[in-house]
Amino acid sequence: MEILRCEHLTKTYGSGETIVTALHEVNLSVQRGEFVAIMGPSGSGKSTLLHMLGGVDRPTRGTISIENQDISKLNEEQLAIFRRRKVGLIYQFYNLIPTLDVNKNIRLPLLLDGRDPDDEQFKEIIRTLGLENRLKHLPNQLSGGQQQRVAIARSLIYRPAIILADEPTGNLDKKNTEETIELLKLSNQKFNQTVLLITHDEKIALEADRIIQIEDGIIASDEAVRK
Ligand SMILES: Nc1ncnc2c1ncn2[C@@H]1O[C@H](COP(=O)(O)OP(=O)(O)OP(=O)(O)O)[C@@H](O)[C@H]1O
Repeated sequence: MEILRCEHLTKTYGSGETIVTALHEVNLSVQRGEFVAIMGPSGSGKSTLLHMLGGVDRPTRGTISIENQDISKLNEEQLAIFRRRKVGLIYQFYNLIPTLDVNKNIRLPLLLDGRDPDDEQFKEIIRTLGLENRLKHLPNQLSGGQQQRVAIARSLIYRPAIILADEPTGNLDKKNTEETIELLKLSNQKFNQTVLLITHDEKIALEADRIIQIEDGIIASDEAVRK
């Protein structure tokens, strides 16, 4: 089942002589449960693509549908709700709230929505991510790898349609990098979670089902990974 489709997706920044075309007429379709790696040189448009798909920024032209909802037509308020419910954004820096403990950080997206997490689901995610003994800790009492696991848990808790991860291991050592990628793979396999992951690391990209290469704002190649 198709979970994401974008057509003629174009993003320009600036105007006149300083105009930059970050994405040019990108067409893309992703099926539910796919794990897609996005690679490409610095400045090729990878983060711009993720920001458009996550409703963080708006395209200049083109359409984006997530679960058959055309997000280019949403107003600001609808877009904020879309971001909160449908996408899980994971960045290199974990963006946790420093004054809230792990438990509250993970529950925050649901609390903002006036919802409570399903107890069983919460426990399963905490167990899977190995955070049982860290729930009362503040983010600054955790290692980088643990903080990234909290950020992943915070995304998984509301079962987003898509996890969008922008170099989530860029700030981690080898061991924590491997663990974080394993956890994203596990959430992909265990919860059929669709994941789009930007990485510069070919070894990480080869863990995905499919690798998309972006160059100069276009999709230069899009290939399945042979396992
Ligand atoms: N807010 C902005 N204003 C103007 N230009 C921008 C803005 N954001 C990105 N760009 C430009 O758009 C192009 C694509 O940037 P983008 O951040 O998407 O690249 P990237 O592939 O993610 O790069 P990196 O691997 O270095 O993170 C670049 O030329 C960049 O300078």
